[in-house]
Amino acid sequence: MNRAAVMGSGSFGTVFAKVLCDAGGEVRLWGRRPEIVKAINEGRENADYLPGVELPETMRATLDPAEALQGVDYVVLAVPSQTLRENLSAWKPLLPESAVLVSLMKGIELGTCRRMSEVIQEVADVPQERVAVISGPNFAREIAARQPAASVAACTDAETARRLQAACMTPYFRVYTNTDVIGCELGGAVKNVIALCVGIAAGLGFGDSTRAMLITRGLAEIARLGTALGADQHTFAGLAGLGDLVATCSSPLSRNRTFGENLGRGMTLEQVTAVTRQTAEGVKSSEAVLELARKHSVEMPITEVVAAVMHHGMPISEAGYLLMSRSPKPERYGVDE
Ligand SMILES: NC(=O)C1=CN([C@@H]2O[C@H](COP(=O)(O)OP(=O)(O)OC[C@H]3O[C@@H](n4cnc5c(N)ncnc54)[C@H](O)[C@@H]3O)[C@@H](O)[C@H]2O)C=CC1
Ligand SMILES: O=C(CO)COP(=O)(O)O
Repeated sequence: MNRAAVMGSGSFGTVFAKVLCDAGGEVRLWGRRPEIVKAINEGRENADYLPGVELPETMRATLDPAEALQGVDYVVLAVPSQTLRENLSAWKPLLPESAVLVSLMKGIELGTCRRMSEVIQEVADVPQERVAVISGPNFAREIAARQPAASVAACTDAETARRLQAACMTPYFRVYTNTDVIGCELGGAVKNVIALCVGIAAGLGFGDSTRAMLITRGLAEIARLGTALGADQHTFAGLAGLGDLVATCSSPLSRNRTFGENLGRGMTLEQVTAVTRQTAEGVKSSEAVLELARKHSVEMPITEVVAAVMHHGMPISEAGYLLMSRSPKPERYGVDE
């Protein structure tokens, strides 16, 4: 039986812990709020993040990272991307020597422009073969309801990816493997930025034609950045690319899309931030993605306007004008562009 620690008891951390239990694992879930840990252990529910979802007996929540991490095969990281470095630094002395570290996070670190697997490798000081990523179109509430869904387990070491696949495959959660960690992580992080833009467009009252344009051109810019960073272009046609992009840009469950929609409807950035209780990774990551693009001389027009709206006070009317008044171009996709 696999033993796993899931570090972070927000919506996706809790759901992925449930998936691991349903796949036959024994799981300890670390949380930082005593009332959530108590409610999971005594009431088998994380009412704050997943009301009404019964959590398995094989999941035990704890406030103590040492108790969570002791003797596990997998350390699954599910905290906000911008706090990972600080969290993992504190947990480093407690990490079991041969455990595989798994990222569920879909963000890029501000300041360093590092992907989450890079932050993990650097902070935990482990080789890349011991770092894996789970990424795909997976809304916490839908997976919690055991709706059929799929995801990707990515690791540069194919055998590690295959073992992780086996550890989290269930009758309702189908997992594929990929050795393209860069592509899977970029797909997950940049789709949040595109979803912010799609949300703004929806809030302004624009329909499916606008959404399809942003999804398609968004995918082109994700693929351009990805290939410049060494990803395999094919990854972006998969679950961690197009799959997650379409899901996030289409669903009212997406925090990023909803954040954008509230802006499009006329709320200020401060008002939207105040009503957004959960992590909308694209807001902060947009700036880091843009910096990464500039470092590699990659054009990312949608990311550029999203970062300008989120971080530099650009009005959304100006963002729309800038996107639509770009110079005429032939349509190309990805590496040839
Ligand atoms: N919710 C979803 O459907 C999916 C989310 N993800 C990704 O998983 C990651 C986590 O997302 P969620 O669990 O949904 O977010 P969430 O907002 O529901 O939960 C975040 C968790 O991190 C904790 N946290 C906040 N600040 C912290 C800090 N300074 N130190 C330690 N813990 C802190 C919160 O207490 C909470 O338990 C994100 O990167 C997200 O993009 C990936 C796939 C699906
Ligand atoms: O990553 C997700 C779905 O795959 C969740 O998206 P949001 O963070 O926008 O809610």
